[in-house]
Amino acid sequence: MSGTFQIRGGKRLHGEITPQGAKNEALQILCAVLLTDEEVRIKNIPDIHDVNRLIEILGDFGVKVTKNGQGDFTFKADKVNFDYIKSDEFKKDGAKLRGSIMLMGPMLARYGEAYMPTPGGDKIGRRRLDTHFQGLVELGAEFNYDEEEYFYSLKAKELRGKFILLEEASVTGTANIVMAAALAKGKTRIYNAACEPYLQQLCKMLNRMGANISGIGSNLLTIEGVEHLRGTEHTMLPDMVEIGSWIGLAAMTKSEITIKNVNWSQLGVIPNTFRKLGIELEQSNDDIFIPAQENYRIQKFIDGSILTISDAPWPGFTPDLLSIILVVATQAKGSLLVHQKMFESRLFFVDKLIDMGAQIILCDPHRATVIGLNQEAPLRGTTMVSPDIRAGNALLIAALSAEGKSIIHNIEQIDRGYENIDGRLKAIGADIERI
Ligand SMILES: CC(=O)N[C@H]1[C@@H](OP(=O)(O)OP(=O)(O)OC[C@H]2O[C@@H](n3ccc(=O)[nH]c3=O)[C@H](O)[C@@H]2O)O[C@H](CO)[C@@H](O)[C@@H]1O
Ligand SMILES: C=C(OP(=O)(O)O)C(=O)O
Repeated sequence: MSGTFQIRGGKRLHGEITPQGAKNEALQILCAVLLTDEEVRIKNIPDIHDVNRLIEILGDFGVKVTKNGQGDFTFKADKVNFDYIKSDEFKKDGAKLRGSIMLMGPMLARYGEAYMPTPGGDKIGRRRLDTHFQGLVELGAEFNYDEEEYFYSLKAKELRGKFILLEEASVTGTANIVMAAALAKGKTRIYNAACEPYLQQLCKMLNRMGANISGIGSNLLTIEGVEHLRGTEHTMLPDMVEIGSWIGLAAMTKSEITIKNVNWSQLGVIPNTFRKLGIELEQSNDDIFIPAQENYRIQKFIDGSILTISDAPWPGFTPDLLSIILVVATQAKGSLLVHQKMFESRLFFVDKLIDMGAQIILCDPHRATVIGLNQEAPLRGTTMVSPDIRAGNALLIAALSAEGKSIIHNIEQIDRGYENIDGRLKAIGADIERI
């Protein structure tokens, strides 16, 4: 299903918005249900395309899936069907999202074999999988890649723990290796591990299932393998990318918005990064309150030079929020250099913002300079196509702040990651229709 949003911008919004459960946590946690034959109950699962596709894949693989209520499912992987995993159907299904790659570690650990088509996800530059396979091969797996079918396979009679130094702190790569190591023989140490909150959540869940993982939250994870994992219950954190997006939305539309139950302690540098753009935000219990602001001024570095905001592995700033930072800077007072270090093709959406009247120079595929308009010349509504999930939401925020009507096509890209986004925006006063 694709579709189109029609937005009439320039309206101030007001009210409370509650972030959905985290998409990228859900993708890890759902893959982990394969590690046990017992029931795993998961709550606060966002109702979004990528996550629903992964749940369907689990069902087709033979996992018993029971819906207990909104966002609340029980999974039981006591019998699975490898015919599906080797089928053409799975080659299509698995290729539709990025998160499916994390089925490989659990499949390998539990059944000694794993298969996967080249996964999908955002087309935001090269997205290599070397780190995943490096780790799984070091644990003892035999790796094969069928270049004609774009199909990966791994086989292992047994996995044996060892010291693994990752060549990069890959988020989904670390998740894959941790899940495999949890059922390997002996001790695995993963150095240069990714350590973002969603991975911490995964490790904590695995420990509740009987795994023995220490170093959680650091870049050195130690995993003492166990023979068997049990069932458990798990609740997803709120989605930090959504939280950042709503901060940006409030600033761009000069709106007073409260973001509910954000789990502030897990937001890392996100709140302060938005503050560097001059956006006021306050912690109120576990909510974020953003007052209506007529203007916001971008800070400079101490030496007076232009502020740079760049991405980095956690606890650095997540690359998934840089497009929001960029769009918000277009209406700030001052200038900003956005440096997207991780991905090569995530900044090209700036041409749409330039069409809308934003002052941006795309320096190269990784860097864009934004000269803020200080809310003196509003962006103009236009027709655009959502290129990827986060740029799509950034364009949506631009359209909500812009004068006049905007049309955004290909909103499937937005629905991939944001639950009922039009309904929730309408509830705080946005003029948005799905047409
Ligand atoms: C389903 C899911 O969870 N997707 C997220 C996950 O993707 P994913 O796990 O695919 O991303 P990785 O962490 O593997 O890497 C992201 C990119 O950064 C590069 N890289 C990574 C680590 C490093 O130290 N140096 C470096 O240059 C990689 O080569 C790659 O181009 O993490 C990304 C980075 O936070 C997020 O953008 C994605 O939304
Ligand atoms: C890039 C993202 O998603 P995926 O890794 O699923 O493509 C994202 O969530 O911003």
